[in-house]
Amino acid sequence: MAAMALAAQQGGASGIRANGAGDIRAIRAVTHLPIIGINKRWMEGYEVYITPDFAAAKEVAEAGADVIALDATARPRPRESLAELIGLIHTELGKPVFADVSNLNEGLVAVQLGADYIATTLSGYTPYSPRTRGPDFDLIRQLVADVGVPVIAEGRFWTLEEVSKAFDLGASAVVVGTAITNPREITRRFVQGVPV
Ligand SMILES: CC(=O)N[C@H](C=O)[C@@H](O)[C@H](O)[C@H](O)COP(=O)(O)O
Repeated sequence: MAAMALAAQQGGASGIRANGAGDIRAIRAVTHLPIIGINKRWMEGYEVYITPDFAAAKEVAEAGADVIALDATARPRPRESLAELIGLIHTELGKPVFADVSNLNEGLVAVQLGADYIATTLSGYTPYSPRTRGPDFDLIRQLVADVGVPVIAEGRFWTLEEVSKAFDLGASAVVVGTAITNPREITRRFVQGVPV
C-alpha cells in the first residue's frame, strides 16, 4: 500500500484515501500528502462498516491520518451516535470529518452535525439509494448546491470524462479507488471490452 501510495503521489495525486492503521502508518512514512483515513470494521448485526465507532477512528488518527472518513448514512450504528462520533473526532482527536453519504438528506444532516467534507462514497451501497451505472452525478450536483462545505466525488469513477464532469459540477476533489488500485477489476474491464 505504501508503494501504491507513492506511485499515486508520483502520478500527481493530491491526497490518499487509505484503510486501516497498518496501511496508514506505512503510507505516512513515505508521503506528506494528506491522508484520508478509514477503518473498515464489520460488526455483527450492522451494515455500517466504514469507521463505525470512535475506537476505529482513534486508531487511524494515531496512525497518521489527517482527516477521518466515516459512514454518515442513516443506518443503525453499533456504538456512538453519528453526532457523538463527529463531536469526539473533533474534540478528542482534533481531526476534520469526511462524511460518506448515500443521498442528499444524509449530507445535510452530516453538515448540521459538524462534518467538514461530504462525499458521495455510499451512493448505491445503502438499500435505499439506487446504484447508478457510473458515478452518481445527480448527488454531486445536489450536494454542491445545498451542503455549503466541500463536496468530494467518490465511487465508480473510471474515465477522465467522468472526473472532469465531477469538477465541472463543483466537486472539490475526486477520489478514484478501484480504477487505480485494483488490477483484477482493471483487467476484467479490458477483457470485457474485447469482442470475442
Ligand atoms: C462502498 C465502499 O465500501 N467504498 C469504499 C470506501 O472507502 C472503497 O471500497 C471504494 O473503493 C472507494 O469508495 C472508492 O470507490 P471506487 O473503488 O468505486 O472508485
